[in-house]
Amino acid sequence: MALLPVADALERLLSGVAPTETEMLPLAQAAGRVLADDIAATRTQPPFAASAMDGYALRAADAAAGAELRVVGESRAGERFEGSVGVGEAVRIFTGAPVPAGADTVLIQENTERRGDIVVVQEAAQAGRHIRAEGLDFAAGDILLKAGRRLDPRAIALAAAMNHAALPVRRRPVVALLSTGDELVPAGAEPGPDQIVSSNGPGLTAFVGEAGGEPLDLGIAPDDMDAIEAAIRRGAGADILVLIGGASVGDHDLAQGTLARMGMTLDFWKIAMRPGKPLIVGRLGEQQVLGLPGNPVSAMVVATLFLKPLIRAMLGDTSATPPVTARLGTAMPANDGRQDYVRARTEFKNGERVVFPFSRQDSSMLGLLAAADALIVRPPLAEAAEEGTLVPLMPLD
Ligand SMILES: Nc1nc2c(c(=O)[nH]1)N[C@H]1C(S)=C(S)[C@@H](COP(=O)(O)OP(=O)(O)OC[C@H]3O[C@@H](n4cnc5c(N)ncnc54)[C@H](O)[C@@H]3O)O[C@H]1N2
Ligand code: MOO
Repeated sequence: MALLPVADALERLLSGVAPTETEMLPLAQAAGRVLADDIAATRTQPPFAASAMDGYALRAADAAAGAELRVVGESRAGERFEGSVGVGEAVRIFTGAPVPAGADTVLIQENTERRGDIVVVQEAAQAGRHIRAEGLDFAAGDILLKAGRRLDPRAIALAAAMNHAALPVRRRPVVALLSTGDELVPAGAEPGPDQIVSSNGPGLTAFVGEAGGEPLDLGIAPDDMDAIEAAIRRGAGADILVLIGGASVGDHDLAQGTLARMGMTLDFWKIAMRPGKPLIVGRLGEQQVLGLPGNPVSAMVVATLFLKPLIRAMLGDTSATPPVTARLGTAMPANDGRQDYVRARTEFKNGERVVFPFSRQDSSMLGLLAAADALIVRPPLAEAAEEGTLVPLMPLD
């Protein structure tokens, strides 16, 4: 069976993915979530012409160097001066306070000298200085946050300024995660002589959370179809089911057999990539199913390439991921027909990003994956590349 190119596989996976429902969340809980609707300002900011400095509000025409003006009142943030500034007058003003009627500039206090009720101008004022016009930041009705935006701290601050205490966001897709294999025990347990610790479960649980999903840990099932099926049923309500391990062709690789028995429609299996070739993609009723290869590096690379975009699509997340490139720090050999994701470490040299592929690339080696900060993407049949060649990167951090 021909292996499916990565781009085709991704397109097939994402075509027809529907976003999750909308929920309203208070700002503190909305942080990090994806906005479901456009958000318009409910007010104008600043709502009045405001001083940008501490000093005196006055008429520029009165304020030549040496002029003496009478201080007739005070305007501070939270309480304005109700009168107006007449000829030869000034109002003491503080940052953020409404600029009183009649004044057309703010003279900073460093350029004045105060003598009782009189302020002496030491440096001439210029009309319009240090005044923030009403609506400088935004006006009521302006749409400043668009649906699909990930709510970073800047967006949360803006939403608050626009006087939204709660925001409509997409529900986080629930991702059920099941590790399979007789050899696996949970971290902290005592493995038998032929056993290892399950790293994929905890790793992918963390991955799902970081990608914006809600992980549902189904634990570890042994290599037994009935046990795997029972565990899968415990995750029936999840939007996405991720099976880890047993995706390949061995006698004890039971993921696909179990899923088929349960009625999964297989969309595709086996991708032209390394690591991660045996990825299974299908649907079980309403649930999107991903069967990840068990090798820990393969599982994480497949999650980065397929699970993350799937979660993002369900969230309606439109934030861009700009392409990243770097110069090879060492030469690389020609590639075969699979798209290669090569674990590597980047450095900055003379302001330029340089990437060093690791010499060992075994898909079982988590130590090297954790030491990597990027994957070099080597397209199928890429020619040998010399040191200094510009190559595409997928940053891992
Ligand atoms: N004859 C062939 N054999 C294999 C092929 C192939 O095309 N023909 N593909 C290889 C590739 S590529 C991969 S990747 C693996 C994928 O195998 P499975 O998805 O069936 O995974 P397992 O056999 O269950 O496990 C592989 C490996 O990973 C360890 N593992 C599994 N789950 C976990 C976990 N939760 N935490 C940590 N480690 C885990 C498992 O013990 C194995 O060592 O197949 C190749 N074989
Ligand atoms: O694709 Mo497997 O993931 O090469 O080890």
